[in-house]
This record gives sequence, C-alpha cells and structure tokens, in this order.
Amino acid sequence: MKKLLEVKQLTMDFGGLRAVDRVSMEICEGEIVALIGPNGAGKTTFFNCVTGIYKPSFGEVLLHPPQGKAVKINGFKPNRVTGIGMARTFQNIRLFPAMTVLENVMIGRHCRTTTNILGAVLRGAGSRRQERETVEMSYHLLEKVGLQGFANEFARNLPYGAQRRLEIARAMATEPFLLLLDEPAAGMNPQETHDLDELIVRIRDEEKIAILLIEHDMKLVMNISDRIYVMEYGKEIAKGTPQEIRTNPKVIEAYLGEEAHA
Ligand SMILES: Nc1ncnc2c1ncn2[C@@H]1O[C@H](COP(=O)(O)OP(=O)(O)OP(=O)(O)O)[C@@H](O)[C@H]1O
Repeated sequence: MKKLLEVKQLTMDFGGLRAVDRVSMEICEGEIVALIGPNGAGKTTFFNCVTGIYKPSFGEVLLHPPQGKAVKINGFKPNRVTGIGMARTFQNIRLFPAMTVLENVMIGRHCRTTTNILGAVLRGAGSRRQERETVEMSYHLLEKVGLQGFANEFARNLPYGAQRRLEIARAMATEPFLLLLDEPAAGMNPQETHDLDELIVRIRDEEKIAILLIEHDMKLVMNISDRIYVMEYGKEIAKGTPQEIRTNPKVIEAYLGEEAHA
C-alpha cells in the first residue's frame, strides 16, 4: 500500500509542557486509522501540528500525494497543507453559521478554483463556468453526506449531527487524498453515530480518501478502523488492529477500562 502521510518523531512543547512526545505515524491509501487516548493525551495537538496550525518543536511531517513527489510540510500554513491534499474538521464545529449550507461547501472549493477578485467582478466566461462547476460539485457533495434537502438553509439551523456532516462535505470539497476528523461523533445520538460510521466507510471506499480520526466513541472506532494508535501523556503507548488494541493490557489500564469488555 502506498504511504500518504508519514510523521516522524513529532514533538510539541508548550513552554515546559511536552504535549506530544516523539510520536510517529504512517497512513496508507485505503486506510481508516483512529487516534485514541484519554483527555489531554495530546491528540488534537498532534492534529494541529500535522495540519499546520502549530509548528512542531521537533520531528518531521511528510505528505506523499498519490501523484507527485513527497513534500515535507513542517511549518506550512494550513491552507497550503489543504492545497496539497490533506483536509480536516475540527473538534468545535467551525462553520459559517449565517451562510447557507451550500455556500459553506462552496467555500471549501475555493482552494481549487483559480478565479481571482478581478475575474469575479468582471465575471468572464471562465469565471462563470467555474462558478457553475463549484455549485454542481457542492450539491453533489451535499448528496453524498445526505444534506441535499438543506442546501438553502442557514448552517446555524441544522441539527448538530448534520452540522458535523456539513463540515465533512466542506473538507471534501477541497479534494483531499487524506481527511482528518477530530471527534466527528462528539455530541451525536446513537442513530447519528451509526449514520456517520457508514458515511466514513463510504468516503474511504467510494471517494478513495484515506481517513485519520480522533474519536472517543469506542464502538465507532472498533467498527471502522483498520488500525489504531493510542496516546497517553503525549506518548504513543500502543498501535495495532482493533482486536490487538482491545486486548492490550496497557491500553485497557490507560483508557479502555471496562469498555474493553463491552
Ligand atoms: N495552545 C496550548 N497551549 C498550552 N497548552 C496546550 C495548548 N494546547 C493544548 N495544550 C495542552 O496540551 C495537552 C494535550 O492537549 P490536547 O488538546 O492535544 O489533548 P487531547 O488528547 O486532544 O484531549 P481531548 O481528548 O480532551 O480533546 C493538554 O495538557 C493541554 O492542556
């Protein structure tokens, strides 16, 4: 399997606190990989370092686009990282609440369009064509996540679970080869979580997008992940298949506890 993301010895210090301590990770084409661990383990900090929100203190982050050469992305700004093909969603939903559902997806498309401000003002044929394509693609993505009926609704009026799916559609609009989801099931009811489970697998299978997700819902994680990494106090304490992780004594002690026997 071809490698897409390669993280080597990633370390992030906040003053005297080492939030991520020499964590390495590889994600390959066709994989769904989960990153789990107790609160404060460093999972979101790891995402923030990998996606350019923080510049890591040490270590390397390499992206291997399916077509093209490997790129070392340490210190790249988030929009540049997205442009190379890694998109993400956030633990706290970051939509534009006063824009429509469709417009929120169209914004995600922005990094793949070439129309500049002058083009938009003059609205030449090229710019109009691009706008039409953006609208069509955005509708198509709303269909994929089951939100086509809400295209003209304000994002703020969507139920919580639907807002999370809209964030996923917006990230997909950037045409990523790798999608990072930070607690996508947080706040969802069991039915919404079940639908999300299916959606993530479909994105992997139909769109050929690999997935890395942080998630506390162990049923979801164990159901859909090919591999799991476990962090505690900034360090990787285990990695393996769901079956290996479920029965790993270190992981049970640090995180899974009684859930492991569920
Ligand atoms: N910007 C920051 N400045 C200082 N400390 C931070 C910063 N961001 C995170 N931390 C600290 O780094 C540690 C790891 O936090 P992080 O949010 O990455 O954990 P997490 O595993 O994602 O937790 P959760 O599951 O609760 O989201 C925590 O001790 C946190 O307080």
